[in-house]
Amino acid sequence: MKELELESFMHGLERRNPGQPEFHQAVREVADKLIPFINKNPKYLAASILERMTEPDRVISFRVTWQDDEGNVRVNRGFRVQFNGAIGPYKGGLRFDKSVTLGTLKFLGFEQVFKNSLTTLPMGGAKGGSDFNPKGKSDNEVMRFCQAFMSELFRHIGKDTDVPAGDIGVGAREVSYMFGQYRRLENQFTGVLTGKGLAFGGSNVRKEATGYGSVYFSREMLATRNDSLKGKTAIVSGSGNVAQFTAEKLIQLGTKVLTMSDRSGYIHDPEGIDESKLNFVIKLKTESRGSLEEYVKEYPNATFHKDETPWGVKADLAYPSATQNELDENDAKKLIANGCMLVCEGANMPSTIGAIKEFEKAKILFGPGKAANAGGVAISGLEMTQNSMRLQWSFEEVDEKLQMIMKKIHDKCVEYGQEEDWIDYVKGANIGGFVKVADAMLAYGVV
Ligand SMILES: NC(=O)C1=CN([C@@H]2O[C@H](COP(=O)(O)OP(=O)(O)OC[C@H]3O[C@@H](n4cnc5c(N)ncnc54)[C@H](O)[C@@H]3O)[C@@H](O)[C@H]2O)C=CC1
Ligand SMILES: O=C(O)CCC(=O)C(=O)O
Repeated sequence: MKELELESFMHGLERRNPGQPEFHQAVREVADKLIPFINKNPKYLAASILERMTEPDRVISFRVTWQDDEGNVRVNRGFRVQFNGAIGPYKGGLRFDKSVTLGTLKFLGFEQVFKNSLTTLPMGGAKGGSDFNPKGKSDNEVMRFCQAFMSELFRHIGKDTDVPAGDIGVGAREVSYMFGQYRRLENQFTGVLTGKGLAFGGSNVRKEATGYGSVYFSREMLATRNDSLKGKTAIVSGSGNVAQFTAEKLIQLGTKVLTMSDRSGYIHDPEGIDESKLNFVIKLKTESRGSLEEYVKEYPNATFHKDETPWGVKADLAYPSATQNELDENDAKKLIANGCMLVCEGANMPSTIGAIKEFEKAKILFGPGKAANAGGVAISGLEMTQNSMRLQWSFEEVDEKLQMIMKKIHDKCVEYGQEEDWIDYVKGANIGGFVKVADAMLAYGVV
């Protein structure tokens, strides 16, 4: 049987998916670690599992027509990429951002398949969204867009088929508008979206889960070197949902958070962002939706660095939690030169392949997003469970389950990623996520 070879596999994938560089990057990162494993396990090779897993089950593309406050008719493009449903209903967020293309959502859907498998819960992988830009839109415009988006999406989703949630540009407000529209169209109150409000089927801890989970994962990584979070300094990027609750948990566990960022630049607060300063950021981002520059007007000992990223700040730990490819090879070199011992990805694919190679060379602790940020979708899975049972667990109960799940994900990464003198978490997460999905596909035969 002919073995797989990375470059020729990638050549075929790039030829079949032109103009989708983020998708190529996500597949390359996985294939690099998986191909040697597949070549040693001919059952996967013979069934062309990697070729099948890199082709989405289904891609849905649709027009979204809505009216702005001036009465102009506006048109956006909506997508849902149902990537792989072998181990459960499709599950994954929706992104509303002007940068969204089919290639972005294919990279995110592909990552989601491995991530959801790692959670140990029965969820397939999907992602969706639109090139709609929520920036500067009124509440009413966002509502009309969400209703128009759901007016097509509703026919492709369902509690046992596909369960979307939030991502960049889609938070509690947008999920609520979409859930309201789904309920109106289908006349059904079911767990068809997660991240819902607590009053209408949401789960405790879903809002916090990605950020908290990322910190819990980093705690497990540090424990492998008999170390802990207490007394450390940290760089956090982003100031949205994931960054906010990464910072909150770090503060609670005794880490000094030095930075946060947004598209306009980053803030550096050498005294540390404490709970009350963080509450200022949360209000700024979720209510007035303003720029982080406002922070330095309120706290003048901090500095604002326009159009810059925070990776040059000296710190023990780094939590990239904004967006893909926000941390490149040069940034990685700066972090390492400054003595950074751990990088934990709250965002999806925030580190370029060049940056990951630097982390691997330096053998620092590096937690890839598909493992480290899986806490969000894990609690979404538990929201689905609670919806099916028609009950709601307490904050403490869900938080305890989240900690357990993050520990299990860490264990899985160690199982497949343990090398002689370090843990290759990228390899561990890729193989650990792959095996369950691949075995299910083998069991189904040729489908
Ligand atoms: N919300 C969730 O539960 C999960 C989110 N993620 C990932 O975490 C990351 C952040 O997502 P959320 O916090 O949910 O979104 P959000 O919309 O709440 O926040 C996004 C943050 O990233 C910043 N940002 C976005 N694009 C940027 C760019 N091009 N350059 C610089 N900064 C940029 C924004 O200013 C904002 O601070 C994304 O990569 C997302 O895919 C991963 C797992 C779950
Ligand atoms: O909660 C979910 O279903 C999706 C979370 C998500 O989009 C992600 O893990 O990237």
